[in-house]
Amino acid sequence: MYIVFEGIDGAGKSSQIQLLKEWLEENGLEVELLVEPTDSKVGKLIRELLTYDNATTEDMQKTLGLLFAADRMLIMDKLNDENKIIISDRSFISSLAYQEPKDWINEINKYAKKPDLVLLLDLDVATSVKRCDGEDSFENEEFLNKVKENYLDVIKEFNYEIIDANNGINKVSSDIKKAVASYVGICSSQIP
Ligand SMILES: Nc1ncnc2c1ncn2[C@@H]1O[C@H](COP(=O)(O)OP(=O)(O)OP(=O)(O)O)[C@@H](O)[C@H]1O
Ligand SMILES: Cc1cn([C@H]2C[C@H](O)[C@@H](COP(=O)(O)O)O2)c(=O)[nH]c1=O
Repeated sequence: MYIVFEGIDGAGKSSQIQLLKEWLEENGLEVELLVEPTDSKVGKLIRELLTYDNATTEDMQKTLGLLFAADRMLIMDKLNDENKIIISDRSFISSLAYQEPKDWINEINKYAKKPDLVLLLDLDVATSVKRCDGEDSFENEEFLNKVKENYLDVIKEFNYEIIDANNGINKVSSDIKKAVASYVGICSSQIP
């Protein structure tokens, strides 16, 4: 099973992925975590470009779109293990939300695996900006407002759950567990 966490910067993805992993393992399931961008050379180049002032310009966004697509091809083989639950911090759905145009993003990601379940952590943009350190050029209200809008549009094409990420960590975690339980064969009645 391939479960993907999506959301604007600072939505709480990495915190919640850790909590979900622990809970799934306590329930006897094997879990592997992935992160995009990866720690490959391509991923490291992406991380550097994201700090550039021109990261949101049209030309740089096209370059990033191609690099994100190339970087994710490097982890595709890890997604075929049916004995594990693969949880990924982002996927090509991030490219659909952050880069454009949509048709082109879909085309260059046509070999990217479609997730079995997408958890969209939906956070207010103002809170996101407060949580982020502003090191990356994407971490500004105007850009993230558009990304949030794109997410709510593109997510409908997938098997998805929207989680209110404005709540405290424990409430968000419990909402995520309830959303995931039926997919992984865990009874949800004991989740507080
Ligand atoms: N529900 C929450 N309430 C308050 N603070 C939170 C919550 N969830 C996460 N945080 C805090 O917000 C910050 C960002 O969280 P986290 O790194 O988990 O988000 P992320 O979506 O992985 O971020 P990024 O996209 O920037 O990698 C961290 O300091 C974390 O402790
Ligand atoms: C996979 C992917 C990511 N991005 C952006 C989204 C974030 O601003 C950064 C990744 O850093 P984070 O620690 O996960 O916040 O990259 C993107 O624009 N397009 C993508 O495909």
